[in-house]
Amino acid sequence: MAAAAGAFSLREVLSAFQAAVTERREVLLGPYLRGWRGLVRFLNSLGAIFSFISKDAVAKIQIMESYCGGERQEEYRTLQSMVAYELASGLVDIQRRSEHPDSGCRTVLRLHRALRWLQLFLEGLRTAQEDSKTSTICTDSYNASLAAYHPWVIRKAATVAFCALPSRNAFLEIMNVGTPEEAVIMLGDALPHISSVYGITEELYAQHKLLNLP
Ligand SMILES: CCCCCCCC/C=C\CCCCCCCC(=O)N[C@@H](COP(=O)(O)O)[C@H](O)/C=C/CCCCCCCCCCCCC
Repeated sequence: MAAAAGAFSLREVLSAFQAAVTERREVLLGPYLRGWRGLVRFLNSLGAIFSFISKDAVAKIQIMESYCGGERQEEYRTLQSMVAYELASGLVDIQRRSEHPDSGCRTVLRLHRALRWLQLFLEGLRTAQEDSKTSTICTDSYNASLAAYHPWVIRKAATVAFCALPSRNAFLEIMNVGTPEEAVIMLGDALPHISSVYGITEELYAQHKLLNLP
């Protein structure tokens, strides 16, 4: 059953990331962005202190949704077709942000880096002791991933916001899956799908030397 409008459902996020990978190991952008929309709904439920993060994520999702629903939507059906199209058409700023500041390739790269944080965070949450602090798991995951791409001021604001995260068990409960034990099982189901999307994207971007787009 679908979750109430606006409510977070980990199951829906899980099924979106699952549906994003085809048998040919392509990443479908529609389900990929649906997964992100679901995550942002969850982030919004955590309070206004996270709104600077969710605003940035939404801005990036909206850029991608406009491509996916625009004139060239066929080219934006999969990550692979998007990369091929934008590169062949000279739509990607490679050295510095200038003529194509919001290409699909650079926009997805930002979400892709955040997906690495999510992977580490969910794995940390899943395997941590019951009395672990969510803020510590989140900070460690952030420092091991996204932080490398953020200036000092963003790193500072992010780590201050993480301190507002509820305890591990309270966090698992607001995931809307059932008991904390059930949420841990669902995280174990979700992670391979998120990792698969991450791995395919990383490979594709490495192959085309797109991992450092400005
Ligand atoms: C399964 C349920 C449990 C987990 C739920 C997690 C929900 C997380 C939802 C969204 C994650 C946020 C994604 C943030 C994307 C950030 C992209 C980015 O790096 N943007 C920066 C660079 O962009 P450009 O300037 O180059 O265009 C931008 O400067 C960033 C600005 C905002 C700060 C980003 C801080 C990111 C912290 C990520 C951790 C989120 C913590 C959530 C706590 C549960």
